[in-house]
Amino acid sequence: MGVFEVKGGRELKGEITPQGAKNEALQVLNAVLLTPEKVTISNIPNIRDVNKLIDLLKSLGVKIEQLNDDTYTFQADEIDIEYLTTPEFKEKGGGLRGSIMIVGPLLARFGKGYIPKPGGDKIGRRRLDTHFEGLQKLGANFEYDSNTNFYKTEAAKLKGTYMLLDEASVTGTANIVMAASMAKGKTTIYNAACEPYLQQLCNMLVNMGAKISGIGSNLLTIEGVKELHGTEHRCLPDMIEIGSFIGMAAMTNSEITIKDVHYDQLGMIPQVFSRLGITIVRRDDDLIIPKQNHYEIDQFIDGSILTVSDAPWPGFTPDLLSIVLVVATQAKGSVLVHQKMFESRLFFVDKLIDMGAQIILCDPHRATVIGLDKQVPLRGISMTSPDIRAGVALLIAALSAEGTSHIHNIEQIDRGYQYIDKRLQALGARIKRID
Ligand SMILES: CC(=O)N[C@H]1[C@@H](OP(=O)(O)OP(=O)(O)OC[C@H]2O[C@@H](n3ccc(=O)[nH]c3=O)[C@H](O)[C@@H]2O)O[C@H](CO)[C@@H](O)[C@@H]1O
Ligand SMILES: C=C(OP(=O)(O)O)C(=O)O
Repeated sequence: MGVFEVKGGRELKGEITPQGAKNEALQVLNAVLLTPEKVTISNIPNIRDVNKLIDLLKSLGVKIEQLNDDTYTFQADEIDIEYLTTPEFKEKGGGLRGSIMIVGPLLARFGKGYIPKPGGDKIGRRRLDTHFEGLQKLGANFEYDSNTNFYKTEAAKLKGTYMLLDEASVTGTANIVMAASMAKGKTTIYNAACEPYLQQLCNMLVNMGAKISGIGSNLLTIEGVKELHGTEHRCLPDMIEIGSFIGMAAMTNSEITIKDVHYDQLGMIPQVFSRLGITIVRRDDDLIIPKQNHYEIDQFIDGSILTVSDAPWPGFTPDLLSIVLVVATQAKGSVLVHQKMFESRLFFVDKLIDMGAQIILCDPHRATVIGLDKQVPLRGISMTSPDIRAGVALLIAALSAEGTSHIHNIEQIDRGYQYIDKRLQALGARIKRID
């Protein structure tokens, strides 16, 4: 397990460009399975989860060429569908969350889609019912082997239908949309997730010849087509990285410019950080976070304590709540962080409490933070990163803290943040990777 050594309390300065979006990349990489023609994707982040998926696609027979640092071509014209029955697939297929989205495209194009229980963050229950209920509505047979945790769907031909999803699942919607694009007839998906990741996937599918309307809403209509074609696609900047950098600038008293953010796709992210009292200046498509010695958490109109909670898009993404929480520890005022979706994502507050933060974990879903208003700095400690976003929240805490911190299990951070140590060093951070 790798470790970051962080010497905190240092002001950062400079510009940082966000990587391509992890969760979008995972969707659009799976979409290359829908066509035998060449697909070029750029702004692919160089991170563990994405690289694992690229490796899995290669094992399935996809021909892959890397054109430069972040751009690849993919051609799925000789897929080895029998790979799905191999022991190697049972091991590799479960190595990340994003691999669940091979199921829809493979089912639509080759009549079967299998997957072992996918990995990803251990942040509470992560059920897959929405995925398989949707695929069954399209006419697929479904089998689950609870001894081996192996999921199987098969169908000679998928048929479009109406469905109301039991929840607006991000990867579930992606799986169903990809399958429905090549089903016979019309599919209507109500209560669809509509994060920018999905909007981007749908736009890419339309460029490949799919007929999708309602993109960006929770009601998608898909007219199935017989075949899809090659295309070129560019991933958006990672909005979770952008939010993380806003929080990092505020916590470390630093002026940081975040370049080329695609502001219009950030939804309420800037608004939520502004409510924590952080000044965010928009210049063209860059965000400037000026140095701030204080930031004060807003209250509701009636004077009651602010609550920040997650919700499906256009609500606030659950993936930034850990960052909101850590940033609030040095604000003036109090906030209730309510993580509604996942039940094990807030336990990392123990480490922040050990660092000197004032937090009450009310229950697994809710934590109240009483900000220290930068009167008392956090203290550097040794800690372990439990999941990707808590890992970065702890890293931000360590950068702001007095003294040295060691963050263990940084593989979690590497799942989603490319060259994070080098990029932070370029801003002046004292961070060292110890393998
Ligand atoms: C690879 C990938 O893209 N991962 C993201 C994706 O995971 P993923 O697609 O796995 O997450 P889902 O959208 O399926 O659901 C996440 C959790 O939220 C719950 N839930 C979901 C929808 C809802 O309306 N109400 C509700 O409570 C689910 O029961 C589940 O526990 O979306 C999550 C929710 O934005 C993000 O945290 C993950 O980073
Ligand atoms: C929870 C996350 O990722 P995954 O779904 O890949 O575990 C995340 O990106 O915050």
